[in-house]
Amino acid sequence: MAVLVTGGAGYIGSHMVLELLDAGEEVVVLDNLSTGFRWAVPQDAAFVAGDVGDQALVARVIEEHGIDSILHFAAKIVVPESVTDPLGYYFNNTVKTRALIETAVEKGIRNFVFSSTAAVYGNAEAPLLGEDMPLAPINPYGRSKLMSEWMLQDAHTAHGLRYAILRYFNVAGADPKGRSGQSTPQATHLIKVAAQAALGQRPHLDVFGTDYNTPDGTCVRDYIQVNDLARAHLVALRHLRDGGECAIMNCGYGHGASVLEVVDVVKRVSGVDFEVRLSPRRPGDPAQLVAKVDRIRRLGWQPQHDSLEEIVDQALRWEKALAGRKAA
Ligand SMILES: NC(=O)c1ccc[n+]([C@@H]2O[C@H](COP(=O)([O-])OP(=O)(O)OC[C@H]3O[C@@H](n4cnc5c(N)ncnc54)[C@H](O)[C@@H]3O)[C@@H](O)[C@H]2O)c1
Ligand SMILES: O=c1ccn([C@@H]2O[C@H](COP(=O)(O)OP(=O)(O)O[C@H]3O[C@H](CO)[C@H](O)[C@H](O)[C@H]3O)[C@@H](O)[C@H]2O)c(=O)[nH]1
Repeated sequence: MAVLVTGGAGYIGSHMVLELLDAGEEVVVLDNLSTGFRWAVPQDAAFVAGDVGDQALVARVIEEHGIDSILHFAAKIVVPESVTDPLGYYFNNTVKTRALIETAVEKGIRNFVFSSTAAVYGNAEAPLLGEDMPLAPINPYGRSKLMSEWMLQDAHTAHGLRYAILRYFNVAGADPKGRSGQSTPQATHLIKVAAQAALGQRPHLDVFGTDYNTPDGTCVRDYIQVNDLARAHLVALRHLRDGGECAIMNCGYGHGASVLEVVDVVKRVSGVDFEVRLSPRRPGDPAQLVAKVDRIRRLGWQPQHDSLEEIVDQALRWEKALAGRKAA
């Protein structure tokens, strides 16, 4: 039995591949390299360059490799880009996911684990977000993912395809062994941007909004370390393989940090007092997103890297490694 990881050349997918290989699984990566990197896929995984919407290709890969489960990471992920190019997002994230689900059903795939996002909750105001809260995404990215969630649930009802939907909160950090990290050149994620500022790769860091209804006025997020997130998928996959029920599960730590707290940790861990500018709000940012995480914990998942200091240290190390790679 082999596992197909779509988007396995990307940030989270490449960490998933490492976790699967470490667990002794046979892994096949399918990625069109639109934002991923061929070098991010470990040698021990088979690599197929191609698109998840290419049904003939996916069917062939499933047959040739004896795939029993699909972990579907491939997507476009930039929220502001989804606002200016909604149809591109619905095509890549929703239409192609529909094609992938159809192929999975036709080929008798047993388990399907899907990368969803806290963006499906929109501007929910509760201190902790539970999976059963009303869903009201406020941008095309979130909607493209929510539609995929619905398709999976309907495909389960109609065709028996078994799914686990994981809603990630803010993913950060890098493999502690230095094998992978967040490599996207123009990434907008706070911890990556702050690490780049600390290393002198950016002139300063903007704090987007200081007048939110939060303890220090800046936005609060639940940062989850990327290997911990990958292990949550492993736990979900084993649950499905063992005959467990289909599930929708948040992935976070259940506590948040504000933008200013993150900046403080990056300054402390790097030892660099980089310039910080207090700037206006960035459109579309909810004040606070913190996960309720009892569901994934009930399956036996336990975080191993629940420390902002550790996550920041990993991000800094990875930025240095990337800079070395570029200079070489
Ligand atoms: N990074 C986060 O904080 C975050 C938060 C919530 C959810 N997610 C979800 O996690 C998943 C992975 O995100 P990431 O941060 O690793 O992004 P990423 O851009 O690094 O990885 C996405 C990968 O998918 C590939 N891809 C995209 N469209 C494809 C297609 N049609 N066919 C084949 N390959 C395709 C890209 O080349 C890339 O390697 C996405 O589904 C994203 O929506 C990410
Ligand atoms: O240079 C920066 C970058 C970010 N921020 C702030 O830091 C917080 C976190 O921002 P990120 O861009 O790191 O992450 P988001 O919370 O916007 O979004 C992330 O989580 C979402 C779900 O919560 C989606 O899944 C999305 O894909 C993923 O990038 C926000 O308040 C943002 O305004 C800054 O102040 N300065």
